[in-house]
Amino acid sequence: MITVDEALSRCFALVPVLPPEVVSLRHAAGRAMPQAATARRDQPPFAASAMDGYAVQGDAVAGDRFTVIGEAGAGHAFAGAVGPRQTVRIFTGAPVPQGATRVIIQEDVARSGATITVNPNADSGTNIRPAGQDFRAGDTLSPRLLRPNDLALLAAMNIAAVPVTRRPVVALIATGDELVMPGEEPRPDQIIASNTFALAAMVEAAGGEARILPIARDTEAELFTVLSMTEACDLIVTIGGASVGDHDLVGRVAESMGLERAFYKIAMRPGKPLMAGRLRGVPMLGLPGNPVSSIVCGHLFLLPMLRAMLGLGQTPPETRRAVLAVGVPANGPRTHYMRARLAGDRITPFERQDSALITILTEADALLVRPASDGAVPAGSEVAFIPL
Ligand SMILES: Nc1nc2c(c(=O)[nH]1)N[C@H]1C(S)=C(S)[C@@H](COP(=O)(O)OP(=O)(O)OC[C@H]3O[C@@H](n4cnc5c(N)ncnc54)[C@H](O)[C@@H]3O)O[C@H]1N2
Ligand code: MOO
Repeated sequence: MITVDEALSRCFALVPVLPPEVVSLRHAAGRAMPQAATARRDQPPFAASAMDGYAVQGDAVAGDRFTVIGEAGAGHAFAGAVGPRQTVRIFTGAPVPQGATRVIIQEDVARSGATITVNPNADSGTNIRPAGQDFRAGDTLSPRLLRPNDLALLAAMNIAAVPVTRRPVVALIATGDELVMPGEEPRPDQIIASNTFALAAMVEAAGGEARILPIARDTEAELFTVLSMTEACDLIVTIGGASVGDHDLVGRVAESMGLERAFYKIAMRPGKPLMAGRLRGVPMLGLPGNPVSSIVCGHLFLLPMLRAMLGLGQTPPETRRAVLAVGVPANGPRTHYMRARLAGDRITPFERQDSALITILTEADALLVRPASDGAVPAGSEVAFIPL
């Protein structure tokens, strides 16, 4: 059995970076931007008033009087300059007129005709946002999966269309005679296909397009048929049928179709029977069937492979550090990804770690990483975890 790191690097070797396409900002949410974007202007492009009030030059103390010589609004700059004892009525977002060094908020003055008088206890802030205080022309937004806030920044940078990576199309194939889709009437010896829905949602949240193919029954002919429906996909993901049982046919059928296997079985728990390779030119990941195993492998392998295909780099899942709230016993020869709960900086693994327990997985917000063959670790020790 190979290690998780070795398996991940073989997975990366299977996947190409997909080509870019340009989309309008309106359609860029959730898409992967593989190159940095460069601001085309400063923001704000001028020193701007942060408040509604009066723009003046120099210090102003209680009782000082200024003559109003004009007005500046957002989108309507005042053309002249402000001199000593002069002021311009100004509104939030307006360019600060030349000569002005401060905006006194309107609550801090008394106005009578064209004259304002500064009130006692007036606030002394400048209330001016310097030009470029947010970003400068030439500043960059680093490559990323674009989230709503990123779109606001790209828009402010005056970028109307963004090169993004084409969405990887991921075929998801559940296998097994025992499976029916949610809403169907299962026989007493059947269960509902569940993993598929978590994996499809993970793919889509990561910027891919998931295609749930028909469930493949446990016959070579049916697996062959469903696996043949994946030619236009960028990644084939099978679920189940990966282990050593008589009905675990995925490897056998894929091999008969020409699978070039990159590995089978890794030293991890859950997820030992994971398989990867290339089938008729398409990268393939064969996930174990147990719900928790498949979803944990989704976090550890499928999502990093998708990020790599999206041009966001070949990086393992992010790990963080927390303090063990309870001691854990020595680990076996496989890296164990224990479902765990975080509270502040403390982490507690669940007592029940059976890889069939979806209820525990929904309660978990972290995978506590127990290195292979690690000794017992007492409460209070610092440990690594992967956020879920
Ligand atoms: N003799 C051995 N038996 C098993 C071994 C082993 O090394 N020797 N490994 C065990 C481990 S670890 C795992 S994990 C499972 C993985 O087996 P498969 O990938 O072949 O998965 P299946 O047998 O098809 O299913 C396992 C389990 O999960 C349920 N399942 C399958 N697909 C779905 C789905 N889409 N949604 C919900 N549940 C699903 C299935 O009904 C089974 O209960 O093998 C162990 N056995
Ligand atoms: O490794 Mo299996 O994936 O434990 O349940």
